[in-house]
Amino acid sequence: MDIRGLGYVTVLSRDLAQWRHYATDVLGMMAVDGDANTLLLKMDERPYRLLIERAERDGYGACGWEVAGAAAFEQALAELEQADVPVQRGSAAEAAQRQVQALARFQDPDGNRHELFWGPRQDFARFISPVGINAFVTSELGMGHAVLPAPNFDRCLDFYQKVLGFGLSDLMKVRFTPDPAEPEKRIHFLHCNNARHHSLALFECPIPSGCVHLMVEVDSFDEVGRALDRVQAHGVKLSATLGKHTNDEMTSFYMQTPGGFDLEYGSGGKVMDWQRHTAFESTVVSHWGHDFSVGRQ
Ligand SMILES: Cc1ccc(O)c(O)c1CC[C@@H]1C(=O)CC[C@]2(C)C(=O)CC[C@@H]12
Ligand SMILES: [Fe+2]
Repeated sequence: MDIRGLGYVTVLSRDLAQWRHYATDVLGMMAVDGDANTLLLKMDERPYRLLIERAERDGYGACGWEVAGAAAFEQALAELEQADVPVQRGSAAEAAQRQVQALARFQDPDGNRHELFWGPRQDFARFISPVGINAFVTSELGMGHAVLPAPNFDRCLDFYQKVLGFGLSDLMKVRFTPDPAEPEKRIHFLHCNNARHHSLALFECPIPSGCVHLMVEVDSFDEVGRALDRVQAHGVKLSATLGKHTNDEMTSFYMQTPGGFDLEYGSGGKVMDWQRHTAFESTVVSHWGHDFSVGRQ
């Protein structure tokens, strides 16, 4: 399967107004009204990259994975069916709501929801950030990354690599207590067919909100610092301090969202050449910073 990037992410919400405030005043995204039950958050030349849907609960909705065109879309659906993965084709109305030519829905072995689509509508309306951000880093790299829970780790890993065609970028094993009897939890970082270090990561742990975190990238380090100022000004809870990751070299911080999952806000992520890459295991999360204990206080 030839997935080109993470096109969009959908989020479930009981309170669209709360998301509108958070996304515009803290993240610096543009709010665009969809229908009465949808809030579109614009980050670039597309009408939206985050789609907030009114629901009975707050949490992760789905990742929207982009393929190149109609033939790649049909090929992908055939490969999912061949792997005995139930796939539902979206209706014309659903495609219109997502502003794509066609979409389909499926789940991974742990029930994480995904959508596959081709042909996003691009309005080419300028991205004008309400807080003066120049640009989010998207386009050929996709909208960012998602880290999803995968308690059924081996089955999930197999599914993403063998069925969806993701490649392993690198991996980590983390232990939250010094107790050596406690089993290590794996995090595998996966890439699709673009130069972003990872568009998806799997974490061997159940997560109630359905998502560990989403990551968005801005085009300068100063924008990360300015976002940290807004986090403080609006009383948003930090989940990890500023730090620089070892694997993708992203300088970022983590905060809580109204979705009950975290959002990583970063800049300077490594642009990968997969031809020259070999997967490794990192034994440290970061070169410096990223104190996750602030989130547990
Ligand atoms: C290690 C790492 C590299 C690149 C990233 O974009 C990234 O998010 C991470 C951190 C992954 C991971 C997490 O998301 C949940 C909380 C985790 C398990 C920790 O407590 C340490 C590593 C964290
Ligand atoms: Fe991340």
